[in-house]
Amino acid sequence: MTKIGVVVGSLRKESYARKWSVALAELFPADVEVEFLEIGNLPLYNEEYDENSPSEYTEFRNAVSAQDAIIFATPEYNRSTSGVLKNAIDVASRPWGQSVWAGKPALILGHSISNISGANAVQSLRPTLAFLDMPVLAQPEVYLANSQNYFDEDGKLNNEETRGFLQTVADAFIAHIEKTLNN
Ligand SMILES: Cc1cc2nc3c(=O)[nH]c(=O)nc-3n(C[C@H](O)[C@H](O)[C@H](O)COP(=O)(O)O)c2cc1C
Repeated sequence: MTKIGVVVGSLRKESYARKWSVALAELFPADVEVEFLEIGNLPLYNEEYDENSPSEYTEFRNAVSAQDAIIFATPEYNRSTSGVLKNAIDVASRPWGQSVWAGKPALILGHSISNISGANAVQSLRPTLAFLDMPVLAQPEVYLANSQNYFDEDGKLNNEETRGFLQTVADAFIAHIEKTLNN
């Protein structure tokens, strides 16, 4: 059983980042367990909390620690990733020397409701994940443009060509996880 944790960088109930993640999660093989790691309850990171961390921090760090691999699904906010996602990354990266991200293969899914497609958000995350020692899937890159056009009223993906692309992404990520963890 391979465990993949999904961190969604939007707290919106109707978030497209979440909808894209759900559509992708459905395409993994049966021996993959996908868990959404919620970040909306995490207090803003404060280094003083390293001494005596809030229970939300501990629970989130433990939840990340239990995963074999991580998907970061990010919207684009002002040509970068969202603050809530960066906060969650910072929380689980500390205390210094105890980051729970290290070594976990990662996938960055970027999206936006414009033609920009979250590309800047994805690029903003790359140096952070490199520093945190997370091998990020290089290809295919996942830039999803005009997200508002891809879901029906029930939140289901409405485009088979795009589902085919997401299947390619799912297959490549599984191969990336196996290669990374078996080396
Ligand atoms: C603070 C803020 C900044 C944004 N900046 C960008 C941006 O730089 N580029 C872009 O394409 N969309 C931008 N948007 C629009 C988002 O793509 C859109 O709100 C999207 O639906 C957010 O993702 P979500 O559906 O997962 O919540 C921004 C939205 C917000 C709220």
